[in-house]
Amino acid sequence: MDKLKAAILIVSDTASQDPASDKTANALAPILTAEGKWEPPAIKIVPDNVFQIQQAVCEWSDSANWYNLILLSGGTGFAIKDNTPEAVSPLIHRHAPGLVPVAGVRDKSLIITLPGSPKGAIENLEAVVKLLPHACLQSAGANSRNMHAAGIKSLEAEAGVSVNSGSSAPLQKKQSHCSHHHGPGHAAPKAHTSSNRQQSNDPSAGPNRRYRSSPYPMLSVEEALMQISEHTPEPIIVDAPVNTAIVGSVVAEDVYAAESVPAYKASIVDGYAVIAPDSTNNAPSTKGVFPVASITHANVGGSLKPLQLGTIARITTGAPLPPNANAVVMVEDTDLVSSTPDGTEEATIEILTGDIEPGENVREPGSDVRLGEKILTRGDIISSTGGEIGLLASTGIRTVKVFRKPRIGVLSTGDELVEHDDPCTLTGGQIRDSNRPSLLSCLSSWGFPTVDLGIARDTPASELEHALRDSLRGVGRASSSVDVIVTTGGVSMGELDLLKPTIERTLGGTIHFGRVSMKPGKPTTFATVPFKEAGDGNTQQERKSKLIFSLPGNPASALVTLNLFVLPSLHKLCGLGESARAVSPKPWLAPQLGLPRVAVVLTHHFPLDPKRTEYHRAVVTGSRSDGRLYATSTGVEGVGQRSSRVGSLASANALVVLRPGRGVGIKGEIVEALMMGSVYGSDTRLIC
Ligand SMILES: Nc1nc2c(c(=O)[nH]1)N[C@H]1C(S)=C(S)[C@@H](COP(=O)(O)OP(=O)(O)OC[C@H]3O[C@@H](n4cnc5c(N)ncnc54)[C@H](O)[C@@H]3O)O[C@H]1N2
Ligand code: MOO
Ligand SMILES: [Mg+2]
Repeated sequence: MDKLKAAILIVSDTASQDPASDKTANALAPILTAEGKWEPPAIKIVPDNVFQIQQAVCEWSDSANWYNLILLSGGTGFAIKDNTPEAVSPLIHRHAPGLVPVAGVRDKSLIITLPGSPKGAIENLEAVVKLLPHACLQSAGANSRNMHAAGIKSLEAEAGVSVNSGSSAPLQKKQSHCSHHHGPGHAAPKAHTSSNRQQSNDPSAGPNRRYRSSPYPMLSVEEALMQISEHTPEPIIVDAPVNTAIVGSVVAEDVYAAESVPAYKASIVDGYAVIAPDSTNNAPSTKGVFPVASITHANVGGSLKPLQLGTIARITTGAPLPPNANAVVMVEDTDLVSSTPDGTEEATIEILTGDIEPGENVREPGSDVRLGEKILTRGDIISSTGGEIGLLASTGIRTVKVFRKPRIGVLSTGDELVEHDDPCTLTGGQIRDSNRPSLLSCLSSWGFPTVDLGIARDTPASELEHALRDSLRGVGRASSSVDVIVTTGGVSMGELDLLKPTIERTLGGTIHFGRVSMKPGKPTTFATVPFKEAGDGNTQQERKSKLIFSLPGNPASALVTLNLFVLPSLHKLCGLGESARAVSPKPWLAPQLGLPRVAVVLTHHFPLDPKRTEYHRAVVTGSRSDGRLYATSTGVEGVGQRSSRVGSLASANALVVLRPGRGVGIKGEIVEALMMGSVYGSDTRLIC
């Protein structure tokens, strides 16, 4: 039989700084290897930090080379810094309470926490070591039901404790007794800490553990935007090479020209370099016949012969003037008088004008851009028109500091979803996953790098947890980690609406809001999860948290809330809020962030919602005669604006903001609209 694989995680601030001070790992390893059934264990030391403990456990349990047994030692006492149970508990899919501070199974790995002292750790391990191979094999090969029956049960029997009755139900059920967990520094917002929510935030735990009203306070759209602004991290600065990849980036530091443009005295036209008379040179009038002393093309290489008084030099546009020359006469103002004897070149030329001024048709060195001149300012956008890239390229700037664009992962959730391009015939309650393609295309059109995270099924619920964790860590479909995760579905009141509990309970995240008074998009959820990301060499800073936007599953709701809430956050992450912050008393409403706001005239009555602000999908056209913008709904009748109807966004270029009220928004009324796309005239020609 192959030997089993074990890993030991020492949790200790001291040992993480001075590994030689740890005595526990070396005491535990021989207890296992003496049994003859274990490979020499892997050993790792981390400080007493929830995130780092979780990261190590996940790496050991989630990877292809997973370990049968993960022993943790340290951090299990009652000191404030003892974090191990809090870190491990939410990771465990099946608990064995009472055995040791925390024990249980994550995927196929058995996890056991031990005291930090060598004596305590040894005693605890020796008490169960004989049972571990059997328990681990059960955990590895078995489903959770027989694993429970055979593996953990034997450990429990040995320890004289009992485990709550279990089944092979999804994660949430398995965790039903778990304490409500928040990550470090992520205290739950006040409104969310009701004892009701702490006890019963578990929709799949059975009828009496389901909410019958949402515990999340209903925020206004502005309050939600404020939360997003507050919890979106500061943008990160990177050195980026000057090429097309930086189009759309925001400049993070003022940029100064590294070279003058032009670097030399250059001709603006094709013609003849001359010495135009001025007070210093006693030159004759430029009118008359002159010998052609030399020919200068754009790239001359080497040094030029100085021009003598009474001679001229043929020159092309952009070429350097020979020394002494101070002006250029256009070829159109000259006549050929004679050629060289072999007929290949000009010998003498008549200049027809005597009005040439010194400096005429000449670009002085640095007259376009001076060496050291500021060419771009922090906050400028590298636009797609090419002007900024051109400036950088022409002045010898090879890399520029920009704010890194965030990478966004898009995940659909739901058992009912079928890939949109799957040729199968839909059965039962199946539907096509339209949210992922529509959100991904919208995000790409804004210029952000995206990652398609696929579909996470509702059952087993650990699928959702894994999909979220993998994308945060940059494994699986996300080959490098994402900054923002956008999910759709599973945020409302159903028993399979698992996003909120998964974020809070298993990822240790904080939900900043879970309901917004708007239509569509009421259950929109915004959360941060703790995450430690080291700088990548190119980046000095590190991120301490990542963002999750869990948007409602209804397709129109998902797209509207992507535009309304996700875009301002992405704008802030890519540095667009930097200039806004200094001037705006309400940075979350700064015009640089999110969709542009305009005033539009309603072309017909729009029904109003009595309670929620509606983001009504509309086509806004511009009138060339009165210069105003006019809004026409994409459908007011019947199911027109229903949140399931993604077609309400087809051809829409605006969200008309309708404040709650009775009756209708009246034809001719002026209201605010958020522009999602270009405006055309009624003659269908583009206006802007
Ligand atoms: N009792 C209550 N029920 C509901 C409430 C409520 O306040 N109390 N809110 C309703 C509102 S408003 C919305 S919006 C939806 C939000 O639902 P969820 O976010 O939980 O999403 P699901 O339940 O997973 O799905 C809803 C709907 O959307 C379809 N869907 C989901 N994902 C996709 C996708 N990727 N592509 C296309 N369509 C998708 C799904 O099949 C459902 O039809 O909750 C109301 N309920
Ligand atoms: O608030 Mo929901 O998004 O209307 O259908
Ligand atoms: Mg739902």
